[in-house]
Amino acid sequence: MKIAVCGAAGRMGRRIVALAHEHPEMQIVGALEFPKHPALGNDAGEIAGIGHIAVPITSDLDEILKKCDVLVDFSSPDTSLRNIKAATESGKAIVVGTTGFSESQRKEIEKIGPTTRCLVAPNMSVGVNLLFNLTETVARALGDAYDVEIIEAHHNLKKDAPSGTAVKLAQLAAQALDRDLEEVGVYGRKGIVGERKNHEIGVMAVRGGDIVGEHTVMFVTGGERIELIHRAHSRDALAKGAVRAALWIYSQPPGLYDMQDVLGLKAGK
Ligand SMILES: NC(=O)C1=CN([C@@H]2O[C@H](COP(=O)(O)OP(=O)(O)OC[C@H]3O[C@@H](n4cnc5c(N)ncnc54)[C@H](O)[C@@H]3O)[C@@H](O)[C@H]2O)C=CC1
Ligand SMILES: O=C(O)C1=N[C@H](C(=O)O)C[C@H](O)C1
Repeated sequence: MKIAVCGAAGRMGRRIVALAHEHPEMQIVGALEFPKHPALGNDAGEIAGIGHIAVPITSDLDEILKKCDVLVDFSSPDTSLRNIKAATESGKAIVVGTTGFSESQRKEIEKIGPTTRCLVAPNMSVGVNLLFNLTETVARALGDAYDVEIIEAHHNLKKDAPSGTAVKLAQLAAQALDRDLEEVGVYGRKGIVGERKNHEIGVMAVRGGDIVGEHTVMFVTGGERIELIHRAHSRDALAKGAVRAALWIYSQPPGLYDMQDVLGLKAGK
């Protein structure tokens, strides 16, 4: 299977290049960066720290799409949306890990995504995808008697907040509790905010140093609390998921998928 990586010089892109290169069923045929990126023209393997692989980094999306079976994209929301449109037009499959989409971008993805083989997931790790299910289950079991608070922590170079994973955790808790996240979501607190309202779902973002990615879902009541915690020890937990998703989506019919489909974790499956 021939893959290309968009954001190839980025933190995730470099690990995906390295893991895909090792994979016996994969061949890297393209590496994309934005025009004027300092790594343009350099070898993607050299940039990933795995030595020369004869794949120069380019900004020519059309050329890349001609060569690859699946485009794996960890870049920025605008770029990923553009790439989903281009993959659709060229009939290629696409795996998107980018987070931070606006509501209107998300709606556009929901419209265009199903017309090609498109997988979009805010977190590609097995552990977090299980955490998604656990959060739904625990929220449903505990109901309104427990306050739900979500805390995420990431490195100081992350651009979006809260993390895509935290947003999804909050959506799943809200759904399980029959609440509208638009109404009950509270993102950080400051000043005289008053007592916590019963139905609030709090989402807090911590940024610092080189934290790869940590998510805690707290269910708190008088006298006790449950905490569901996931900590990514390295980006490879996430990059491995992206490589797995690329292999999986190649043989699927057109549709908009997420990582739960790949892992067989969708409810009822
Ligand atoms: N779904 C998941 O499991 C994960 C998702 N992410 C998300 O993936 C995205 C990237 O994360 P990182 O790799 O940490 O960021 P990064 O900033 O290290 O890498 C992004 C790369 O995309 C490149 N890029 C930006 N615009 C581009 C364009 N028009 N064409 C080609 N390349 C372009 C940048 O130059 C950069 O090299 C973020 O949205 C992050 O939240 C990060 C880790 C895991
Ligand atoms: O930017 C990151 O690094 C990460 N982003 C994802 C998110 O926003 O949920 C996933 C992971 O936690 C790392």
